[in-house]
Amino acid sequence: MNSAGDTPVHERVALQQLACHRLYWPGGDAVCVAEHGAQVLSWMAGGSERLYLSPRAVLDGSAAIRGGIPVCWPQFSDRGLLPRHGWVRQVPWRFARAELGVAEASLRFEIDPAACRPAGVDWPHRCRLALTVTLSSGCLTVSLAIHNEGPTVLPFTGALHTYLALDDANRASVSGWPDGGRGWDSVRGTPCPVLPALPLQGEIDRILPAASEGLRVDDGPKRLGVAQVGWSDTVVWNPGPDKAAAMADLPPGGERRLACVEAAQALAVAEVAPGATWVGHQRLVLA
Ligand SMILES: O=P(O)(O)OC[C@H]1O[C@@H](O)[C@H](O)[C@@H](O)[C@@H]1O
Repeated sequence: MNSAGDTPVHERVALQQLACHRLYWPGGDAVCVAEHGAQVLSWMAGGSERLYLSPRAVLDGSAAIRGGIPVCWPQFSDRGLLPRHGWVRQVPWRFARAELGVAEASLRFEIDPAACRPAGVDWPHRCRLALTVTLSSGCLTVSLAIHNEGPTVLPFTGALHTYLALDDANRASVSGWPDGGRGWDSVRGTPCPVLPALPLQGEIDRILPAASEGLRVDDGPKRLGVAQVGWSDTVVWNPGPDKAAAMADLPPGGERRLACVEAAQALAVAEVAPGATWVGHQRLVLA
């Protein structure tokens, strides 16, 4: 917890070859965000790290970073013709500003996705993205704003692809969905029932409806609340042991230390009208 009276600090730091921004209360909560992908890499709250960052993550700016909170946009996964999970997670964003309040502090990053799209990608849209990362005692909020500056409707899917750090995925679960409803099981490629609680053991890849009352992740005695606004879906992903073993940027057993609980726009394409701004956020709270 942050001591009353202390003011938050913003500093620029380097993590290997990545330019990063650290926001912290002396002796209290802290967040670290890379300019590459505007990706949150670390969130320290209540004395421990709450996000998983793979010890084998590529941290030289040449690839997507395995861990933290990648911003996947303008396409979720392989659900379209654009590069997998879009491209804004693979490029540097512009640091815009830090705001340091007494109880809350934030970092804002911006990008023009058309200007940094990969060669050969046909994407005829003009827009601005802003990612705001807000830290307060025991709480991290990541908010994506998409402003359509073009003359036509801007369609997108995407996700805040949050990697939560777990002590043991085999004993962890995520719960909070109302009973009933249908989701999509991407491992089997079939619809699946939405259960109130989902064990995080083994391979999981599900697109589930956003839970209006929020979700709770239980990891032994550790608990985290996960809420989202704006995004229509929640994706729960863990590669499981076989797929994890084939991933060069995960260490052996890494899949037991993580679970992705993503605020996503996956099944339905969202549309931003010309001149309009879409905003969606995910909030993580110590519970
Ligand atoms: O390896 P990537 O591109 O970061 O994707 C990781 C995973 O991201 C999840 O969001 C998808 O549901 C999975 O299907 C995918 O495997």
